[in-house]
Amino acid sequence: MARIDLDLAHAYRPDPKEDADYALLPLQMSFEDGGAYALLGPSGCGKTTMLNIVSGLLKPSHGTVKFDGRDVTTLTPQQRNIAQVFQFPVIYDTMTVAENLAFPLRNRGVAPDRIRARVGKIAEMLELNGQLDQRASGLSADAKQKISLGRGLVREDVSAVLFDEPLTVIDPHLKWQLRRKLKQIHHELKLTLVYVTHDQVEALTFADRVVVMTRGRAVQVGTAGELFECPSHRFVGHFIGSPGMNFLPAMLDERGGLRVAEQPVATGGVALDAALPRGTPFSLGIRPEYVTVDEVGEGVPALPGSLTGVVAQVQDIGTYWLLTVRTGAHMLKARLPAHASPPPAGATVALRVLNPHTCFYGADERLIAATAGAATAGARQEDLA
Ligand SMILES: Nc1ncnc2c1ncn2[C@@H]1O[C@H](COP(=O)(O)OP(=O)(O)OP(=O)(O)O)[C@@H](O)[C@H]1O
Repeated sequence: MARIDLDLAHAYRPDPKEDADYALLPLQMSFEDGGAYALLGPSGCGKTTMLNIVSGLLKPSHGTVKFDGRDVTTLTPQQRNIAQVFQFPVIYDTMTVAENLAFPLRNRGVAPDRIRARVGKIAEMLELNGQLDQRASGLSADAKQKISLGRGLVREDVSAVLFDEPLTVIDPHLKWQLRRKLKQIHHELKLTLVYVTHDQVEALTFADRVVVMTRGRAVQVGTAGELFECPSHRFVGHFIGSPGMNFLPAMLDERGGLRVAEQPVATGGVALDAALPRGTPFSLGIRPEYVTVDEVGEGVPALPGSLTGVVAQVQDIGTYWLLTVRTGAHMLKARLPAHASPPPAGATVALRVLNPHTCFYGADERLIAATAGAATAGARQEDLA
């Protein structure tokens, strides 16, 4: 297994001049030895480009790729010792399942008893052991893709195993099982894994760390918890979560008075973080899970840390209620637990948007370091309680 360091950019067109000319904007990133990573982002953000640069299928137009400190930029996938699993099964139909799994090992002259043991182990992990002697040609698309996964995982000496949307052809129920299986396999085999997907659930269940990408940029690398709690870029807040983070325009006046969504918001006398600009607009970000909704009567003064809004829609999603609340020209989503009694459409509500989970953003980037933000917000919460 290898640690992989990228210090590069890539443009498919010669002589790139502006950001839009790059499939990957300049980035420095490392995949730790034995880590499980997902590259997550919408179509066209550069995931496959990054994966192909790691594998050696594509040479970056600028910069270097290093495996364990060694420059491998010009080496082929074989020379880099990479295993790859693609969207669609790549197997030999005329061979049995066991022969297919053994193929990468036989190719490298591994001893027969070692091959038997390893094939047995991988087949067991992927629950293919009942089918080892069957010909691959008669199997379902799901089973064939499991064989492809097994072939990617069967060698112990690879630098990394790369997966490009490997569960696309898999039945949705089995998909869920296989994601969990891959995670277990990673814990057991300690391989360096890089997994491309546009599905956040897939990325967050499989990977220890997720690289969130948008428009050729890796905007945050983090655990599921970090991406949820402290999105360092607005895109991460928007892309991760269901629904994504709410963003509202905010501003602090010279005397520290806060306005959010064009309404004054009482901060309960607690100073907001010094990193917030005065007199310049910024955004307040709050996840629907962390908005507290209290029904209020006409003329009741606003609670500290809260905005006033009117419920526009109440949806029963089954495991939670989703409220859409209009506050001035803005819409805000709030998730309430299934056992809550949500206010009806048309009710006037106070929306608490200042709490330990509140984040603040400049144009796109988060304005407060995660720890500083949490500490400040923590103090604020006590004061507001
Ligand atoms: N061979 C190529 N020649 C020119 N442009 C390309 C080529 N391959 C990809 N691109 C462009 O580079 C950008 C990134 O593409 P890439 O395939 O890496 O994105 P992706 O995130 O993997 O998307 P998808 O999920 O649709 O596969 C896109 O704008 C795409 O059109």
